[in-house]
Amino acid sequence: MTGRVALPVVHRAMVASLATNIRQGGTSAQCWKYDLSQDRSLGGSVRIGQSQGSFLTHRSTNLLRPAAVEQDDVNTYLPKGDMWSVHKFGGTCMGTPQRIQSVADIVLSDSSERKLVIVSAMSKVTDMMYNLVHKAQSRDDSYMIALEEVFEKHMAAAKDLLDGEDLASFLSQLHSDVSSLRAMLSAIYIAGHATESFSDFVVGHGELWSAQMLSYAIKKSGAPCSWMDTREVLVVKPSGPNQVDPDYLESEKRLQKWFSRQPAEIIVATGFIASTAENIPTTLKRDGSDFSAAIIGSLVRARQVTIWTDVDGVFSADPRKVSEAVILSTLSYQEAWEMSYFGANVLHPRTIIPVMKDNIPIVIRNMFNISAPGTMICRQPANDNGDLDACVKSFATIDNLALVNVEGTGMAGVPGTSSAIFSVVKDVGANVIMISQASSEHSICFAVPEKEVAAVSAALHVRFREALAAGRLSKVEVINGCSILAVVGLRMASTPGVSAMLFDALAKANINVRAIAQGCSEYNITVVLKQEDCVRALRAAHSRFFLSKTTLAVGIIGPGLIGGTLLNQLKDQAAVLKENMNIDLRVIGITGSSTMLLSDTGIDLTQWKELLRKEAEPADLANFVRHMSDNHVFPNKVLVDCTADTSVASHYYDWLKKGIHVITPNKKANSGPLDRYLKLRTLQRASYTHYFYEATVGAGLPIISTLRGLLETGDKILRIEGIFSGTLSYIFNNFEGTRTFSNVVAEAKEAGYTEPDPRDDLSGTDVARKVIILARESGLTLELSDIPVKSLVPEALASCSSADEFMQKLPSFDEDWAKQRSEAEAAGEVLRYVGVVDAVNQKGQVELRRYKRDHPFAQLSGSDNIIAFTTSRYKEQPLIVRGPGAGAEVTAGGVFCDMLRLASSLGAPS
Ligand SMILES: NC(=O)C1=CN([C@@H]2O[C@H](COP(=O)(O)OP(=O)(O)OC[C@H]3O[C@@H](n4cnc5c(N)ncnc54)[C@H](O)[C@@H]3O)[C@@H](O)[C@H]2O)C=CC1
Ligand SMILES: N[C@@H](CC=O)C(=O)O
Ligand code: NA
Repeated sequence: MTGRVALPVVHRAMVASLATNIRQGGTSAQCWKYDLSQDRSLGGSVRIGQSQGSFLTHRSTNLLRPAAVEQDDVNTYLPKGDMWSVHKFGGTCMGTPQRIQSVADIVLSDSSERKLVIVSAMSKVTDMMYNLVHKAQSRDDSYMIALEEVFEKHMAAAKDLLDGEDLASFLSQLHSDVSSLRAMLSAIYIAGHATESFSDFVVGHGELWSAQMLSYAIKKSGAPCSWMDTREVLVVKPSGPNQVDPDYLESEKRLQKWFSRQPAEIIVATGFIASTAENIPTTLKRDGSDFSAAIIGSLVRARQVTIWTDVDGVFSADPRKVSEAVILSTLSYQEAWEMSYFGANVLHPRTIIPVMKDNIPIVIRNMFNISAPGTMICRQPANDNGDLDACVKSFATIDNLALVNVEGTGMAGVPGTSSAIFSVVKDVGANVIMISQASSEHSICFAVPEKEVAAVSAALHVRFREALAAGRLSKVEVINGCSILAVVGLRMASTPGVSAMLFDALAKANINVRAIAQGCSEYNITVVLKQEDCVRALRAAHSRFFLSKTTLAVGIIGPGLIGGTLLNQLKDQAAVLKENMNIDLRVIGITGSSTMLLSDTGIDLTQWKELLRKEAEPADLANFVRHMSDNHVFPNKVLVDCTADTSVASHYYDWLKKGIHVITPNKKANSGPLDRYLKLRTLQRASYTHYFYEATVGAGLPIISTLRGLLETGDKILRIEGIFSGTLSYIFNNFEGTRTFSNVVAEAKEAGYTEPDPRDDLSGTDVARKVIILARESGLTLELSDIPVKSLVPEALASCSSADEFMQKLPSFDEDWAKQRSEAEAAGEVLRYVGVVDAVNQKGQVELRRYKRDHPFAQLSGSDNIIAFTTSRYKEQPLIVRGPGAGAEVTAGGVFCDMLRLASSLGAPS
């Protein structure tokens, strides 16, 4: 005989044994019975039970259900309103005896006249109870050991928390309950099946025990406290799969009656469990304890329901994804509702319904940090200050979605198309997350979970086969790998500019938006984007509205003199930037030519050199760039090329295309082939990705920015002329007859003014590159080869295989140089190496000239550059920029300035 066939017998035996068990220890309070005939899941074939007499203590947790409330007149009085404060403590808060004691202390410290405290089972207990049922119905007899563990856990907790009579009384109840459970589980084991109500009955014991323990703990302090088995009071009816609705009228009646019997000032009630109108034990399903608290709060018209948990309140975004997420002080009911839909760990939307109808605020607080005020969810948040950013409250994301796009001219003006589409979706049981249709009606798109999209697409193709064949529909397209970013805020409805701010932030983070939806209620704007962009989008949008840091992930290529100095400057200035300007610069990668160092969150710059030596991996530029672009934590990324390498510069176009900004002191890209340069600048102008290169001319001096300022304000460049080489400036400023020419070149190299190979300076190529950069910036279309250059490298040394060899051989030409210098001196002149952009005649020039001693170019010192702009506005007197134009600190400073310029373009305060 199978267990299922023997079911009625099993139940009969089981209930009889329980009745005996309960009768033995019972006192009288209330009549309980279990009516199997009413349990529809059992088929209703058996009727067993006690209906006469009162043989149970009301505290008995047992197989039997509370009898229907007697209709006799009870002199009931349940005070309602402001005197009630409702608290709910979840499993984590009830996790240990010490925590239960802290819960008692929190409850006692609330000065409200009356307190109703809803508790969950101790943490993990609900799972343990479900596991008991699961084991028993799977015929796994280890359920007995598992039940013993449940018993031990509660006994140990009680022994820690209670003593004397209270302890004895709790333990006797626990024993009795556990033997009832043993009988119930044994029946389930034999039957190989548990009905939902049997399962709910077993599982609800966790709450019964935690509520009793807490009430004893509160009573210890002398405060009058009763505990309530909410199955006696809360009546619910099923309203869908895994969903119930409260019966407020019946529950209120039962609560009145309960209270008339036990009008204590403090009531500790079980969360999660309830009963049906037929008095069958049930549960409030997922997040049931919060729901219990909200329903009971509504029944007593509480002044506030406080949900105690282990976080400080509701965050503006998932703090695991957005480290600057903040705790919100208030939220409207609707905002909380929207956020919980989008997966924010706030409250289940149904928890809000009971309190919302009576305008009862819910406060979410951290039991482990009671100094935190928490988040209040109420009708109209009080702290709206009219700011744009205050009307956006929070950001949430949903991953693993697919967009379905149904498109075709045959849709416009044809009633019933969307109805046909969505009935197909309904028929395959897919859940539509968002819908968007432009008013042209030529396409409609909607998002569904990715795992459901194949079925949706197949069904749509079948349903619209004819329309597709006839061309009325052009396509049913699926776009996989999507996510939703939702922006939630009640006041978005009445505030212009909110969506502009959102989309501006997304554009600046180079994020492509696939679809958009905003309902008329405007509680949320939903944006569909590529899943890989989602966290970056979240961070970009969050920082835009919460005015938190503009975070910039930085990759440094070439940690040589300039790159290394830049890293040190970043190290010294990072905290100040964070504090004063809300700019968070994180170096997440450093690569030299042989090794590279990568980090997902930021390299410790106090020891970058050491880390690069010890923890680096072999350099690989492609992997380095992948590391940058694969990082989805930071919304904005920049590669800083501090090499002098042409091949590194050849990648800028691709990087910009990937949405990575580029900053560089390397002149190779802008002075390389003209077509490449033009392609780069065109891309830069057409995209939101930035390319800054101030330090390519005059190092940190504001040369490029000055030129841009002139051009963008409509000035016309006639001529740019100057000393553009720090190295050559230094050499001729210091070559005054006291040291040899080669000595002075060595000094310039030592001082860090020269290019990695000083021949680039002496050959005039470096100056020619700068002339080209300024010429192109001014609109001239010149190639490097168009510039006549006077090289200072003796022909015999041009072919030296290395910079070192060149430096070693240079002294043999010192005499020639000494001669040239003396000749100039004799004429009252000095040697100066100058570059010229002749915008009028569209040409450039680089040469060694002699200037009179009183000429401004003769007055320079150190590595000074001097650049004179002759323009339509500055015609008589040129605009002159002068100062050190080479050297580690000033050049790195110029690169750093570009980084801040970038941050400011991305929204950082200026
Ligand atoms: N020194 C100065 O005063 C100024 C320099 N600049 C420019 O700054 C750049 C850097 O100059 P310095 O720091 O003086 O040179 P450097 O020789 O000290 O540093 C260059 C670094 O780049 C590394 N490197 C070379 N090729 C690489 C590659 N393919 N991948 C990764 N790393 C690579 C080298 O190993 C070295 O560490 C140059 O483009 C230079 O024209 C611009 C203005 C002034
Ligand atoms: N080597 C260059 C450095 C700046 O571009 C110079 O000397 O000017
Ligand atoms: Na500059």
